[in-house]
Amino acid sequence: MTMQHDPEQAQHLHRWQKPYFDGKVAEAYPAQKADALRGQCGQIQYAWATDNITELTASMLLKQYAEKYVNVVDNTDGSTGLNNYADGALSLASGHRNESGEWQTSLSMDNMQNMQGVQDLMSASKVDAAKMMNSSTADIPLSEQTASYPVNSSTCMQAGAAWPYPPNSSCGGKDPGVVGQDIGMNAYHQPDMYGNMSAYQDPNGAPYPPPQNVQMQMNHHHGQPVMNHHGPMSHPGSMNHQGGMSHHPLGPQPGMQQGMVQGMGHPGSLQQAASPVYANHQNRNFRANSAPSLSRTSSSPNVQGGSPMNGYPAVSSPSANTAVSTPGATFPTHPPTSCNVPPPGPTTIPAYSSASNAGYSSAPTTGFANAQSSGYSNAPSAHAQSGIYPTSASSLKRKASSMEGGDQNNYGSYPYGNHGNQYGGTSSCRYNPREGGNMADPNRRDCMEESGSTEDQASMNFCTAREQLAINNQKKYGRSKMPTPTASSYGTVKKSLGARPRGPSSKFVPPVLNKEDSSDDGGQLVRRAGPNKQAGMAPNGGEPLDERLKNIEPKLIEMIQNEIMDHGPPVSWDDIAGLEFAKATIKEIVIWPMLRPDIFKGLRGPPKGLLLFGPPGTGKTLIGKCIASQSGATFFSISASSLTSKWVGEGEKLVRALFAVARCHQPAVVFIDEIDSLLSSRSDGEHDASRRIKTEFLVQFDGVGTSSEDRILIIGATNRPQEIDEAARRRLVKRLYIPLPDYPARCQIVHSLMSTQNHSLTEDDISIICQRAEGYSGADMANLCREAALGPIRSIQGSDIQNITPDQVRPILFRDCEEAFRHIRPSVTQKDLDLYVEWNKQFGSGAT
Ligand SMILES: Nc1ncnc2c1ncn2[C@@H]1O[C@H](COP(=O)(O)OP(=O)(O)OP(=O)(O)O)[C@@H](O)[C@H]1O
Repeated sequence: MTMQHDPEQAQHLHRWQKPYFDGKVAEAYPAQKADALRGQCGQIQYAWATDNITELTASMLLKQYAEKYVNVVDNTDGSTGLNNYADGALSLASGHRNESGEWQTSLSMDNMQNMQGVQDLMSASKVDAAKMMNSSTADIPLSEQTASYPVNSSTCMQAGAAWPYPPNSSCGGKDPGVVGQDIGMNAYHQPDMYGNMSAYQDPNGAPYPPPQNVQMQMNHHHGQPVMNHHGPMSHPGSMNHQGGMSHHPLGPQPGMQQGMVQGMGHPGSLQQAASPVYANHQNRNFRANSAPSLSRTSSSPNVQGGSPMNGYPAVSSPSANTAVSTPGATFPTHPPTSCNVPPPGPTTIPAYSSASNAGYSSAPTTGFANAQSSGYSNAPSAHAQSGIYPTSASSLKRKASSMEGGDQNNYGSYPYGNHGNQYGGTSSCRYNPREGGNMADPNRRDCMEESGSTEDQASMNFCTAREQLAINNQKKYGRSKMPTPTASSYGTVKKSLGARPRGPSSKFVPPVLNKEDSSDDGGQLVRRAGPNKQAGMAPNGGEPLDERLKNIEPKLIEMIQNEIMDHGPPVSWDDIAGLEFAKATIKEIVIWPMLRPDIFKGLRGPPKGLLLFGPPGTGKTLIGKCIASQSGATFFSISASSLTSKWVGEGEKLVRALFAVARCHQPAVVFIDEIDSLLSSRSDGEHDASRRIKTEFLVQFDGVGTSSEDRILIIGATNRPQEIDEAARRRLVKRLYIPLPDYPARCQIVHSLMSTQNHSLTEDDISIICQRAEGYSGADMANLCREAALGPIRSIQGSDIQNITPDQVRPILFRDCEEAFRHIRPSVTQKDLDLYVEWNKQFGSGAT
């Protein structure tokens, strides 16, 4: 069979595939996006190499996807790009990125196409393609192929039957009609995300209408052991294709620069390589060797505990009698199959059984969970339900081996994962923020110094620019110059994020604080060694490490410590004038439960959220502070509007960090001023960043109280309650109207403020003033008194001001107050007040 090229067909495929792919990518995490886009680039190259698309089309598509890829990798926005997560980027690109914005990825259109390795790939592909297509076995019609599917579980594995299996086979094929299309197609290493792979089926496994007659071919490089495989066959609907490849789009290229090569592989997915698909194609379509000498061990450095970065296994045995035997070892994860019988003979082809299951399980469990099943259609779940693959001894063994070898590295450093040591933990220079921000451990030698001469060593010793900088700084300044942030707590209780002098050698110290540890350090919290009973503290005085802060960037924790944690003076209930109803309610539903969680549990448990709404300057913040002081809680105060402005791009991370730190400081009160700007109803014009922050907030909010130990109260304050959307309003269970101070409250405020001043106001004067101040807020009253207090100063001649003593300043007189009324006007209109009253009637907790 000869190669057929139909440009129209290619265009058609592309038109169909693109929206699907783009749709999938749009929903993905940055790391997934990067993977997907990179995979897409590889596929385009393959399609080009196999003449399925023209050079022009390939060039156009490559440019498009490479640009998108670069946009993800170079993007410093943590939610849309990888640059904020150097480790994440590195795990993808392993070496061709650092944290410097200047350093561009090597995967650009120009250099990619010019790379020797890529060019080799192209030419080799063509040669091999021709060979394959000339093979006498290459023309097996679909019907024959289908007939050749193994029909029992023992043969499935031997034959390496491609997933999905034929309908009605015991290998799990579910969707009639899928088979012909999907032979080898789904072998690509990322499910779902790679719309290009799953493009031939919808997430439910139903086949999409295939374009006709696209010729697919095996693409193999027996002459190029390093170029194991490339070109996942991604063309939709290739009903007649002769075998798909499950291989990495580009594969490692001797001529490629390191980053390129490594970046192409998913470090975590490498061990699942050599696939039934592979064997399947060998045996059925190409009649190649039936037992390819591909050993899992040799083909997967990960399994051996080698560097996952080097996940491109060399062909362990080129003895395969056709090029097809080149293992597809870089391709990870096929869905598990029920065909779990180990292959005969010496062959240790990793099945997609538990091995791939292990691969998946160590892959991102959150981010990719859905992708697995949708990407691979119904098959994984079918297999999972069958319960066959996980229980077989051989599969367990494979699973164990894959787990111990390097699976832990899989995806480990992606932001959405919460995995242990990335990169196999072998590099002594890697900075992993999640390991406590220990970015410059003196025990770790300078990355540059460590770098060996070989490429492998260089790879292992790679460190980020930030890390190197920290090391250099340490050398330059020594420990003493490193910042030692400290903080006092709100009120008199020492509350701190546990900062202590931090040098390159010290790990970040989480904030969970034992009172015994915090005494007598003059506000400088220095954690002492010794037994520590609090959660998150390592026993025996070792470095405390609170799990809850593991994934939080240290710099964010510092920000929270310095700018959000409120360390002001304590506030008592008497400091708040009036507002008797609000105060009584708060005492009952918040203070008592916080003081006595043992009594206030279950139905009596405190609400998670409290909304204080009302005109500006009526004491909402004051109440928040008072709650914190009176319940002995740590007070975190942040303005929601600053989340979207001041913390641009960091908003949702900050929200996450805030809640994490609050959890470490329980009981805690998180006061969010202007909460309406965070939780306003969705609108078309809503900025993406705001939406993400809002989502993160709601997620975090819902997480509060999931543990019975949680004693975190979220207080939202707003002047515009009507703008809060329904979902948020529902969560803020108690909604208290904080109105303008009434006459007695205004009198109390004036008394309170004037009590510290020299004045001659009588009770009658104050009464007159407060009657006249009808409609003034608490803040207005405070401003009025301030203005009146300036009266005596203004009466002093300018030249005398430098010479007189304080007791020579005359007392504040009634006329000063009268004068003040001319300057200070009420800040709230009656119209505004009507709105609050209306909203209170509708949604307020204290409405009568
Ligand atoms: N009920 C009150 N009792 C005593 N002082 C008050 C009261 N209400 C307001 N004040 C005074 O007004 C100042 C501002 O109050 P606060 O910041 O609590 O208002 P707010 O309702 O949070 O305002 P905003 O909605 O603008 O954030 C306080 O520092 C205090 O001096």
